[in-house]
Amino acid sequence: MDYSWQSLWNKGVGILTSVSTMLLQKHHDANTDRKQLTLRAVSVLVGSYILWKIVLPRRSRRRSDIKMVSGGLPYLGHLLELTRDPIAFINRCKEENGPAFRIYLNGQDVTVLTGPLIRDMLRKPRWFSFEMGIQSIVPINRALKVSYDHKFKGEVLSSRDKDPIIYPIKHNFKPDQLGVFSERIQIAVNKMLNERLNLHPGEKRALPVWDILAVTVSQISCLCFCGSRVGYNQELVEAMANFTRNVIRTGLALSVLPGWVANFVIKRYLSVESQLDLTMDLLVPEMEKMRSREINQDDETTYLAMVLNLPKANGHLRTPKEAAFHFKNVVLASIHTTTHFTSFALHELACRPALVADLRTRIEKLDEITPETVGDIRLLDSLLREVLRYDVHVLGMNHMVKEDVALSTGQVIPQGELVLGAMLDTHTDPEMMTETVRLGSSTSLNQFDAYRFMHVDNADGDGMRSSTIGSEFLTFGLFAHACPGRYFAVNEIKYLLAELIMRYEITTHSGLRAKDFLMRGMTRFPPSEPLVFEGRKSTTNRMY
Ligand code: HEM
Repeated sequence: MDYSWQSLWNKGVGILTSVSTMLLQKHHDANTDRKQLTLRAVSVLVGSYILWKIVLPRRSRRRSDIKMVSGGLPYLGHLLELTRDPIAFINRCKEENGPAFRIYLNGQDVTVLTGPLIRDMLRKPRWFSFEMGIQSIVPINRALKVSYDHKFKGEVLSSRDKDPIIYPIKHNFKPDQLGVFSERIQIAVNKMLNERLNLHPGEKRALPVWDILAVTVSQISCLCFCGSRVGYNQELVEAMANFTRNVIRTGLALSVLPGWVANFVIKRYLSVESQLDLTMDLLVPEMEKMRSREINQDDETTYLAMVLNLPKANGHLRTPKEAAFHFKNVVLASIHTTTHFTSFALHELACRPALVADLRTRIEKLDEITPETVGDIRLLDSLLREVLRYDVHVLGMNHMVKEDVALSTGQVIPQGELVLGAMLDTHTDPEMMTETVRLGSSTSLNQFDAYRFMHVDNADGDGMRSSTIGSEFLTFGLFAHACPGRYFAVNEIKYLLAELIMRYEITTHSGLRAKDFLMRGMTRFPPSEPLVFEGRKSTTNRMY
């Protein structure tokens, strides 16, 4: 899942821009006074409605034991203080109100939990729903419904059903099962880099890294989840690279526009119908052939085969159409998140030439570069764990309280409250990160140290790998809701980084770490500043 859907401000501006562009175009096209007048009236109404939705303060009327933090401005609330220095602000809140407090952001009250209380929340899925938290910020399910219900509704799962998204990933993507994807990951990465970033030695190109990474991660996902018969389809790869962003845009429109306008705007301009059509057109025939045994499912391990063969609670198998429709959820869970952290990793590397040189020396010692061999490079794993620790959202893990819930502090949070976890604070607080501090890095937790997890001694080394979840490492979630795809994620990210390190010199224009984009003081995005790629002499360019 992605946690980047939180800015009311950006929400408003983005949607206002799309809608006003559309209405202006219509104004321009309207050829009678009457049409012009009607359109002006519609523009005023829609504009007023959006402003009302964005600006009208929505103070919670629910009674909560958790105290509101002092200070803040009208409407903006604590936003400026949070944005200015998130760590100092969270510390002030903790000093004033203890480990749980409420803040006011852009017209909305939210409860923030810190330290062990985040663990409390994640341990209690009966009371805290991640799904409802996300949907309350961006109604993704509604966005999918408005886009596609008229064509296909998808199945309604019963509480006794094994989850067709989580179950197959959880049971088939464990560390010792990932070998079946190794060749496809290599092919995908090399294909995309050869085709899209083929630089001669010394040739330079500056580019924002998101697009090339998203399409490469998407190529990996399409090949591994759907198989080689459809996974090379470039229309599918491009569509899935951008799918999460498009669904978020649609969801944001739904959350700020009045129902009828949203439906109209989405159907005409923001629908993800064509992307869903594409997946169904490609995947359903493939799965029909799997079902009729025209294709031997044993030839290649795919998510498609896993979901097709997973029986429902009533013992029946899903139809190919039902099964194919779940693929979009795996895409939503995997491609954006993986791209997000790979981008951060590249930005951390781009301003640290000595670290890159050290990694390159270790990679050059390998007989061949594969996900398995680079997976064993301790420094690469330490770097990735540090990226996932340090480049984390300031506030994230949005959960909605399903029914009144008591924290271990005795405070009760009322039903319907949106709760956020202070992720960055936890990952940088020496009192929370005792095991990590014990590793002995001389670099404080507030700074980035790619070598931090190199100091783990072998006996409990596995306890601090980039895929090992725990109270000191929350990025992949915890307990029942821990990310089932995390082993696959770190596997593909490390291989992709190794290839990039060997093929290119990657630097920033200034030599310094580019600045992240912090949305609403809470959500961190990798910098949009382009990185400079320069082709290297001894590359591992292999043609496929
Ligand atoms: C760096 C990359 C990734 C990060 C940081 C990440 C993080 C997370 C987190 C925090 C959750 C838990 C959400 C909750 O509380 O329920 C989650 C769920 C999930 N992740 Fe990941 N994930 C990543 C990559 C992947 C990949 C590559 C896959 C697939 C192979 C994947 C599959 C899933 C699935 C299926 C779920 C459950 C989603 C649902 O409830 O519908 N993730 N992920």
